[in-house]
Amino acid sequence: MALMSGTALAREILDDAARRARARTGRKPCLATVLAGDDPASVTYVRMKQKRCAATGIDSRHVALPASATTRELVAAITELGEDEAVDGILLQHPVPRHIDERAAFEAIPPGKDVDGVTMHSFAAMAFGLPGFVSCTPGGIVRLLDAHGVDPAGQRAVVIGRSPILGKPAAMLLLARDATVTVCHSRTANLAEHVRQADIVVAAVGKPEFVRGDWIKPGAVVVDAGYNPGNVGDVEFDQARQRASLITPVPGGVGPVTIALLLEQTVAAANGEGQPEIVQSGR
Ligand SMILES: Nc1nc(=O)c2c([nH]1)NC[C@@H]1CN(c3ccc(C(=O)N[C@@H](CCC(=O)O)C(=O)O)cc3)C=[N+]21
Repeated sequence: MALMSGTALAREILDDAARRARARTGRKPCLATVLAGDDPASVTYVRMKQKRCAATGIDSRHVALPASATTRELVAAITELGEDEAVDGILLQHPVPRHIDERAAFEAIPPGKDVDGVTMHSFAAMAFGLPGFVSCTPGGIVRLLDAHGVDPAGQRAVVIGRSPILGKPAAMLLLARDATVTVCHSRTANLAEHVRQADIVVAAVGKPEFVRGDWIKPGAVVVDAGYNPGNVGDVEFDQARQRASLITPVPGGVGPVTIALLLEQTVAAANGEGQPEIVQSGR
C-alpha cells in the first residue's frame, strides 16, 4: 500500500497559482465566499479557504447571510457579486439552509466566475469535454490520480454517491478519462459486490467509515472524498490500506487538493482563462 497524499500536490498547484496571480491584470485575483447560516463546519471550511487565499496572493471577500435568508435574498447577493468587476470568482458554500433553493442560488453565479464548478453550465461543459471550470473535489480527484500515475482508461471505477457537486461530476470526469464508471447510491442493491469489482473506488457518501476495508479488491486504488466531523473519511482506512495499492489519507488527501483547485481556477478566471465558450457548430 502506498499513500496518495494530497498535501504535496496541493502545494505544487498553489505555488503555480501564486506565480500566475496578477499575471494579466496587475492586481490580486479576488474570490468571494458566500455563506448562508452559521453551520460550524461550514464556517471552518470557509475560513480555511480564506486563509489559503491570503497565503496564495488572492484577495477574498466574504458575504454572510443569516440562516433565515430567503432564496431571493441569496440570489440577489450572488447576482451583485456577479456584476462586480472586482470579483473574479464566487463560491457559495454548500449546504445552504433547507428552505433555500440551492440550485437557483448556484445558477446566479455567472459561468465565468464559477470557479467552484457548481453551475449547470460548468457541469455540462465538464460532461461534454468542453473548456470550463470543473467541480473542485472531482477535479482534485482526477489530478490526484494523474499525479500518482493512475490512468483510469479501461478501468472499472465505482463512485459511491451521486450528489450534484461531488459524486455525479466525479463520475463524468472519470468517464471523460475512459473509465468504465458505475455510480452507486443509497438505493443500490449489493453495494459491496459493486465495490469488490472496482479497480478505482471513489467514496463520496458522507458517512464515516461506510466503505468496509474488506470490500476493496486487492490492488485497487481508493479515493476517499468523504468529509465527516472529526476528520474521519468514508472509508475504513486501516482495513482498506491493507488491500489497496494506493489510498488517500483523511486528512491530507482530497481536501487540500480541492481547495488548491478552487484557487487555481480563481487565478484562471482573473486571467480571463477557462472562460466558458459557446460552441457553435457553424453548420
Ligand atoms: N460549494 C462548495 N464547494 C466545496 O468544495 C465544498 C462545499 N461547498 N461545502 C463543503 C465541502 C467540504 N470541503 C472541504 C474542502 C477541503 C477540506 C480540507 O482541506 N480538509 C483538510 C483537513 C482540515 C482540518 O484539519 O480540519 C484535509 O482533508 O486535510 C475539507 C472540506 C469543500 N466543500
